[in-house]
Amino acid sequence: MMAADQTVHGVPPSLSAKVVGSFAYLTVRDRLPTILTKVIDTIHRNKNKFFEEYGEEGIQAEKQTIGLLSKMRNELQTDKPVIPLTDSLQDAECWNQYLQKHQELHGDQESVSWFKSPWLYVECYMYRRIHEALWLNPPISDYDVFNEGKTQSFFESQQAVMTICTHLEGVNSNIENLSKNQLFEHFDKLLQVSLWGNKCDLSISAGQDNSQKTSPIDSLVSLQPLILVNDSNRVWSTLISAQTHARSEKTTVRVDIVLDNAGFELVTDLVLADFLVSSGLAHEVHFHGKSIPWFVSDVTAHDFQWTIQQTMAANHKCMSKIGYQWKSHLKDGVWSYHDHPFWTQPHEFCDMAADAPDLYANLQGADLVLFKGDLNYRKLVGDRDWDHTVGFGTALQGFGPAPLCSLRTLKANVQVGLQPGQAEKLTSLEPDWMTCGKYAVIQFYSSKAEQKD
Ligand SMILES: O=P(O)(O)OC[C@@]1(O)O[C@H](CO)[C@@H](O)[C@@H]1O
Ligand SMILES: [Mn+2]
Repeated sequence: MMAADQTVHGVPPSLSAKVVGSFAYLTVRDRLPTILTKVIDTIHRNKNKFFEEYGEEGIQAEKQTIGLLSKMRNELQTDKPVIPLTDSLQDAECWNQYLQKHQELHGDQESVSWFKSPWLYVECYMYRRIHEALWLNPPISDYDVFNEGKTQSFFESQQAVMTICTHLEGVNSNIENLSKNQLFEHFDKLLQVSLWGNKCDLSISAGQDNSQKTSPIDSLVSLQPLILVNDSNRVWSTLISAQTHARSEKTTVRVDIVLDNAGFELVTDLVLADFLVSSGLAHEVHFHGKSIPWFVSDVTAHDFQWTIQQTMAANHKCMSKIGYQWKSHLKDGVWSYHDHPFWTQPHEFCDMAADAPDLYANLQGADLVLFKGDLNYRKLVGDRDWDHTVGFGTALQGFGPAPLCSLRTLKANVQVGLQPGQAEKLTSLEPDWMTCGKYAVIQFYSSKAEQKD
């Protein structure tokens, strides 16, 4: 049997905590236990709330959940085997099959364990086990342990949210008179605002405040040199040709956004989606979120609705007006929110066609799919130790339901599609360029013949 870390047909090994000192190693050793400890503290801090809501049963659930989570933290820190899930949720069987598959790859000698297995797998598994611990304790099953942090990060970014809403309102009020070039400039700006919105995730900071404090528009010029790959022209051409095609075929242009974090990042995504619709570049936007609390700050259906409600309720004219506009986009079906269990599974996206064919077929209906954030990038390229000059198309390993673009700030040590020498230069200037969250990419791929990798 092939060892899990061996290069298979030119595909490099998965990043893993088994490489002592690597970013994966430090994440599993330090950051994941810190996140787990915060989760335990949050549940404990809410003990009285559980008592008020559910009485003694709430207290028992709190105790038992904490017991399960402490046990998992111990398994992690002592590199114990990854164990099967015991809840009866819809996706449990799929997770357990995944474990079995990895165990077969490992062979009989070694168990799949926290430090020896692919980082992507064990990190996703930790969030699924948090969900299991809560789920097994009924009165608090639906409690989102990350909700407080997500809410707080939205409120801490209020100034930036108001600025971006005011900007959008200004663009929208004159949108019919804009030339194609002017439209491109606005598109390009809002794409970059959504890109940099990805700096605000709460997983990399292990839950510490990471909200947007400066003006998202004014900072764009100084941030521009930090975009290592910028394919925004190709994204624009894709939208323009989709529009031409839709006109002649009397169909619509559909853009999908695979969301990442709640808080300021989600607002920037909604602003971009609003612009796409108001400008006529797209007629429909499908948002894809997570079906369980995930990677500390990722968007769930509740976060999505809550953010729109808060925007509507804001004591700021532009912001509130835009919030109502978003609500009506949803009501009219111009916007729609979707979730699928595949987004909270550990698979590389090249597995999607086989393991979630319904989701793959659904994405094939889009003219463009925007993937937000670092985790989506890791899954796009399989979280493998690729050479930095390998093409994005190669690293996608056949994944390509539609033209796609990753909008990602770099927070994990994987990056493809760079020019020869570019990575070496960055390393000499800033050794942690791949993980410090300072750099970003707007990286496009289409399998269509006219688009090069
Ligand atoms: O996907 P996001 O929100 O941009 O980032 C999630 C993240 O912080 O979590 C992982 C580390 O724990 C990294 O992959 C990544 O940096
Ligand atoms: Mn995230």
